[in-house]
Amino acid sequence: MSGLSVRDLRVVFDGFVAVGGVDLDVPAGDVRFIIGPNGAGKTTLIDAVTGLAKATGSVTFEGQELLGRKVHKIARLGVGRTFQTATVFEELTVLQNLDIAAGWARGPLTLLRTRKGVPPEVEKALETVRLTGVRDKPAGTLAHGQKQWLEIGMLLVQNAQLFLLDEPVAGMSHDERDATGELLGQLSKDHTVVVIEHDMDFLRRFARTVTVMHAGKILSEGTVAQVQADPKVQEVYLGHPVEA
Ligand SMILES: Nc1ncnc2c1ncn2[C@@H]1O[C@H](COP(=O)(O)OP(=O)(O)OP(=O)(O)O)[C@@H](O)[C@H]1O
Repeated sequence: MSGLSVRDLRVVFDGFVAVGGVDLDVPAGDVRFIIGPNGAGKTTLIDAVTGLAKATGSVTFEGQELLGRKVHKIARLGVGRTFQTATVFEELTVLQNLDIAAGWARGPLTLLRTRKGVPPEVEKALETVRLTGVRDKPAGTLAHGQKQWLEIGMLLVQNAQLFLLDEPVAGMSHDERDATGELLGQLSKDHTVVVIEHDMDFLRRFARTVTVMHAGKILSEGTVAQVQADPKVQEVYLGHPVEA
């Protein structure tokens, strides 16, 4: 497994450079946090990787070029993504949401039929995202954190290998954050995880490596301790380097 590799990535909106020549390597099994002030280009970077924003340069995952491919083709190559607001079918149960993601439900009638058992991969995803106990509840009745986990479960049954998570813990309770952090660690055993986050406490506890973006470029990269000690990062966040 070779992970995610981005070379000279550029995204320009009507002359405005949102991502201005980014090189990024996320090795397989990493839990990489991408941070940076508002407007730094973090979401646009992920949009480019997933085919939602037109970009130039190169993005490969497991050696396959992603740029220029359609969104669904990129998803089929194992790239999964969540958004700041969970996109689950609220009226359908947790299990039905997973069925749809896995491609088993071919239409409304399939969903109404009595189930003859749960496929092992769905069972495993339910366990991983801690939703086994609520599998027959409508997704709309889930707690905020559980909806985010259901989205992650949907990516798991789609066989995503790379998880790109956009602010997964925004609005979560303390306990939900802890559970999500543990989930990221568990996912990284056999997946690559990239998280966009503003929550510094969550980052300090669960990031393995950090990339800091600013004004469409990479400002700093390393462990949490390394980027925190970088005067360039302190300048952007505090307006001045931290006194020794
Ligand atoms: N579709 C678009 N058209 C024009 N400009 C855009 C578009 N999408 C993003 N931008 C601009 O590109 C820049 C980067 O936006 P982006 O959302 O990637 O930043 P971000 O780092 O994710 O910020 P935040 O932390 O606030 O989510 C911003 O100045 C934004 O206004």
